[in-house]
Amino acid sequence: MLRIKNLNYHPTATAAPILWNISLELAPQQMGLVVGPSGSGKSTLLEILGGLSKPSRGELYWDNKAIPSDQLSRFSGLVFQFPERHFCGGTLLEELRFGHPELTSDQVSEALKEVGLGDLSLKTSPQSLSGGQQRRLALAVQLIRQPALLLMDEPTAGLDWSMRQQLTRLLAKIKQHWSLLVVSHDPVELLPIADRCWTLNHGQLHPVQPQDLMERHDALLANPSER
Ligand SMILES: Nc1ncnc2c1ncn2[C@@H]1O[C@H](COP(=O)(O)OP(=O)(O)OP(=O)(O)O)[C@@H](O)[C@H]1O
Repeated sequence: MLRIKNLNYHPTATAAPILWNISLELAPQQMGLVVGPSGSGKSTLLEILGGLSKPSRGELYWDNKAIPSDQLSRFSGLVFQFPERHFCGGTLLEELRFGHPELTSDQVSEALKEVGLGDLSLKTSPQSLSGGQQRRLALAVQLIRQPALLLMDEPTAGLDWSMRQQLTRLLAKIKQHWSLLVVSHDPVELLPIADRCWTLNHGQLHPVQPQDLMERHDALLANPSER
């Protein structure tokens, strides 16, 4: 169980905090979905949980044990928005072993199988994959490190409809084994598989029922001028 208590982020360069007293709980094998407009603080929240930024204040617990912020990068795996832009291996094997030369080919093959890329040769270039396959690879890169918490920033951004559906099905499968926290400004495909939902506006997090967000989305589609 992940528990975040009163997390604040207020860099010295800004007049007001970017994140205000964020508190949430997420059980194992659940997917939490944070929905908010551009600039609301979604990526900042994930960067803190991924150990890339230090919160100004607040506590994080996993199974009631406090996790110091300098240990977060080992505890959680962060899949960035447009992760394919960060690939640096010439082959799938290199990409998955990057920073972890101890991983065996069998472990790499297993990770690829878990994300539905088990049929590909380990010599395949990541750049030659389709957009949906590249997202799967980015997921495998994190899963192979066995993080307790998987963080995903706009996982379906830039994908076509069919790839968005495929990725959503994959996330539904992945959450059977992991705790998953996803942020998105356009969550329509993700809402049906979310167990917990929150809105984030100007750095303030509020719980909301996935069904309510779905209805709001339908209303916006019907009347885009309200957006
Ligand atoms: N270290 C920092 N110093 C100053 N401002 C920051 C810092 N980190 C984040 N911000 C600001 O905080 C706000 C929230 O940024 P963030 O990238 O988290 O939003 P977001 O919801 O992920 O937006 P998008 O969906 O467009 O990526 C932005 O206005 C950003 O410029």
